[in-house]
Amino acid sequence: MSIRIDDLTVTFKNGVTAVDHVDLEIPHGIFGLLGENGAGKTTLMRVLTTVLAPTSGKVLLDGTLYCEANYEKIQKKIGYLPQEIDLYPSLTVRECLEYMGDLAGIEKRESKKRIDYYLEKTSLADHQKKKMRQLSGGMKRRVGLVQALLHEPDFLIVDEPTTGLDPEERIRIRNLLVDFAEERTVLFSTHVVEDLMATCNQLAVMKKGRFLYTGTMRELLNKARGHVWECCTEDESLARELERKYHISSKQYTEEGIRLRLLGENMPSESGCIACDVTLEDAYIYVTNR
Ligand SMILES: Nc1ncnc2c1ncn2[C@@H]1O[C@H](COP(=O)(O)OP(=O)(O)OP(=O)(O)O)[C@@H](O)[C@H]1O
Repeated sequence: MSIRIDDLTVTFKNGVTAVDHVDLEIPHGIFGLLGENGAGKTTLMRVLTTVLAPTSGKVLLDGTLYCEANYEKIQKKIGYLPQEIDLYPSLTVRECLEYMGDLAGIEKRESKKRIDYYLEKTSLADHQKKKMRQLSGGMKRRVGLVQALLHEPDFLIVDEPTTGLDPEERIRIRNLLVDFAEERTVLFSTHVVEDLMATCNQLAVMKKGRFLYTGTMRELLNKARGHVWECCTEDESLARELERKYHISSKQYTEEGIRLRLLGENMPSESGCIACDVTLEDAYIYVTNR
């Protein structure tokens, strides 16, 4: 399953252009979508789920054009976990998922089998008799993910799937998505860079409706290589000066002094700065601020 986006634009009635003439090819596997608040990620995902019609441009899902006549066919192939999801508060987790399975037209026995499997995978089996309204935010999120996976879509779109999850659950969910993507396509939108580092090889970085970068994780890291330095100083005025002159990807107070990671085109002239290895966070800050 591959998705092609050609010259896509979404302009809302208030004049905001949330997606601005973008082209993208989303291949098989997990594809990351990274970008600041308001970059246009949700708008792009809403177009890909057919919820929102673009202003111009086109989208093809394995060669099938997004248009009214094809929406039903396309929707059957798509699973979506939106950023906000509030499923039937008075139903239990299992009732809710069984209902979602019915809506998706999954045969009852098959639906039960899948629900058991995904409840186990998302550590929700012990909570299946709880009413949806009794769940914590992280549990609701996981039920939302199960509903998106239930009909085993060829193209899964997940918006911040690990929000509100503890570290152990976050890892389990990431691994579940990696396994799911073995034979499918997953678009994984997040602000959590470690989640992308741990799951995907390819990603797009979005800002103000455009892609600043599309390609492999390795190439993105390479872009920032040679532009990241670390400096540790006890001199507060030097630290302030560095913060003014460079983009800072991290700042820590340590026993040795203030430790800063700096990003810039050239080697800082201040003494004590040493070149260091690039993290995805550094690379993200570098490409979004050039
Ligand atoms: N229905 C709408 N009508 C008007 N403007 C909108 C609408 N939806 C989104 N926008 C605007 O479009 C831009 C992109 O919003 P979008 O929600 O797609 O960003 P995002 O990358 O998903 O942000 P976040 O990471 O905060 O979820 C923002 O300026 C937003 O205010």
